[in-house]
Amino acid sequence: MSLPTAPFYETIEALRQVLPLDIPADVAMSRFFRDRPKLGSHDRGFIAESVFGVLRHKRQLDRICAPEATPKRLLLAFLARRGGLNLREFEAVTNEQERQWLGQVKGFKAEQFSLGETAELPDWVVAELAAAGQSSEAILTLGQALARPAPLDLRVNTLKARRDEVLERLRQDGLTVEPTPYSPHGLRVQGKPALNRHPLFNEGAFEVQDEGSQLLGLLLAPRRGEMVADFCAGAGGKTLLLGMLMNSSGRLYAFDVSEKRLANLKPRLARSGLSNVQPQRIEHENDSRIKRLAGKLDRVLVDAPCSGLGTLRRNPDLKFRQSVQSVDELNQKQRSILAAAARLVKIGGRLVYATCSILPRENEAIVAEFLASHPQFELVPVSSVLAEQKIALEQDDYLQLTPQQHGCDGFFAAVLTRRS
Ligand SMILES: C[S@@+](CC[C@H](N)C(=O)[O-])C[C@H]1O[C@@H](n2cnc3c(N)ncnc32)[C@H](O)[C@@H]1O
Repeated sequence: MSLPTAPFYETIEALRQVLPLDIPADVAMSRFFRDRPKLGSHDRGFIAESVFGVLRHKRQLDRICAPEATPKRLLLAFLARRGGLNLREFEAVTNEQERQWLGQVKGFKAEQFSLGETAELPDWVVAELAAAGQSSEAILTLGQALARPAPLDLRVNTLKARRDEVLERLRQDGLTVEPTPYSPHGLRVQGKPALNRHPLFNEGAFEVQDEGSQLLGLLLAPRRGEMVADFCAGAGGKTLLLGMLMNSSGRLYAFDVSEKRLANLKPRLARSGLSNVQPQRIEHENDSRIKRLAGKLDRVLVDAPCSGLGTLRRNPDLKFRQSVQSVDELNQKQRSILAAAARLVKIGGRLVYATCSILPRENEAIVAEFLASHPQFELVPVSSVLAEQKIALEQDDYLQLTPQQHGCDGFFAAVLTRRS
């Protein structure tokens, strides 16, 4: 069977729009599909999977296609090596010369790749992980796990439904669903079903949220009636979980500098049924509007802006959109936001610093520096917090989640307590 021509050429056009990498790939793809409302779901699936597949394997594909990594050659090489197609299937979309080249592409040996290419990670990331003591084998395993597509994780809103009820209902709808291994509120769905039109979603019985992200919220462990802040709330993935853990009582401030992200929180809040959340846009982390809360909050979560390299399964383009310099800038923000958020915590209160990064300098290094300059705070081993929460997950001082070990995105978190 020959490769269907129309979706093949549409994919090349999609790659032309995505590959400049000047905007996030998912934004570029939404625009691409919006401009082509007549595309059928099968073709849309082929195009999206091929574009994201090229991004996931772009380091190796660039090397194979050098010196001419055009969208067409990248796509051909991806389909030949990853799509399991034989040369005859390319007849309708290639000439004789291209098919000869594809023969060489298929024969390209894995030993010819560098560590960064085999791991599908930028060389600067490999260098940072190696400098932090990770072996080549560990870097390879991590990179390859981050290059695989992610499943769809949901968080059940226990204010509206029980996890087993939602599980049963989704199974009745023909979906393959399992409870997540660590989060007591999570479900893992295979494939990519469009659940945002599901009646249970509209009723607020579940939200889409990676299990790792759920665990970060569980580390903050807010209680009913407390005063809590989600300092970098964004569109509220963790806010909604925290509000649920508080049983919609007390007060939960959702701060963020981005009006747009906070606006995306609004419909989610409406579905969730929570009434304890107060979203507030702030100008920056030292905004005078938050100063009045100094020393008053029981718990503060800092889900810091970061490189996002732990989420490469979902956002493979991020590895080409981040750099040593962008992480330098993020490091400055992370230090400053953590210091500002810490001022809100009362004596005896809890502060959680979290990222979805795999880089030690966005994680342990920020926490170590903070502790050195804030002797009033001390580290609470994550192992003890998990034990209190009855979550059977082995960790040491920090929460360090990786796709290869835990099946979720890469996350980091540290729990701190203010003792004086
Ligand atoms: C990792 S994202 C948060 C994701 C969100 N917590 C969730 O679970 O969906 C980091 C957020 O920090 C916000 N941010 C950046 N600079 C900030 C600042 N100075 N103060 C507060 N939030 C900030 C960004 O707008 C972004 O929404």
